[in-house]
Amino acid sequence: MNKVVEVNNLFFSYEEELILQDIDLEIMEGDFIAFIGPNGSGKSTLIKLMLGLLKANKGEIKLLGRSIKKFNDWTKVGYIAQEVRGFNESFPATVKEIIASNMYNEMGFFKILNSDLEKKIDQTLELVGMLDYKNQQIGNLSGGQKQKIFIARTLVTNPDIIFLDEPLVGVDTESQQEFYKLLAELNNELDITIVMISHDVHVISDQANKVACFANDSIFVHQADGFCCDNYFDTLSDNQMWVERHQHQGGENAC
Ligand SMILES: Nc1ncnc2c1ncn2[C@@H]1O[C@H](COP(=O)(O)OP(=O)(O)OP(=O)(O)O)[C@@H](O)[C@H]1O
Repeated sequence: MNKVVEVNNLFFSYEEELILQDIDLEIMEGDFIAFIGPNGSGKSTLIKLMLGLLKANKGEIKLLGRSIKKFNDWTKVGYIAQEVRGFNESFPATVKEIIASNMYNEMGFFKILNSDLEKKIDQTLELVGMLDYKNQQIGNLSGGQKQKIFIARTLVTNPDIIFLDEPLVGVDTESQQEFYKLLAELNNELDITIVMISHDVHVISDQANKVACFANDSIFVHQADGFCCDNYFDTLSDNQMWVERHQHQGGENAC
């Protein structure tokens, strides 16, 4: 099995504030890894480092076998940032236009969607169950529907890995379940590696095969199978712990 991400001896600070210290992490092809941990523990920062959006103070990151400093095959990498959920409601674009905006490389000199590319958009929308919404304005969709469109936008380039930064904040429970089902299909059937920041303990027990717990500038990687939430709860503040336990109560995989 190939390594999709390799992080070795990584240190990162924002000016004086040390955020990540001596991090080692391997993400293998086909993994579904959940990043969990308290607010401010460095989860988004590590994803941004893995995407080359931030530069490490020390250490090495390889993405798809290539140093992040030289990596350029961005069609193989999807990223759905937290900011997506704050997407401007009045942004004047249809679902089709949003997806096509990730296909410029394939459109050729005149930036025209030929019938093959149209077909690809349709197939991708079909895959996420949103074909009927192709000509709708993106601003008219619900939070969960928008997230599916952004997944589709990522999928048109056939990525090997998708990073998701807390994609479902503010999305209702039913849409969350549908979205997790979709991610599981992408992971199991298309073998897309998934890295997802989540505060939802259900994701960990039901979807992920690995869990990276962030605490005190470090991370601890567990197999999701034998993962005991109590280890995780130890890293949380009292208030957060209550919320997390409350969300988790009654779950089949509760510790
Ligand atoms: N651009 C920045 N400049 C300075 N400090 C930053 C910047 N971005 C984040 N930080 C700080 O770095 C720390 C880690 O932030 P990060 O967003 O990676 O945490 P997180 O674990 O993803 O948190 P959350 O769960 O709240 O999204 C926090 O203390 C945050 O305030």
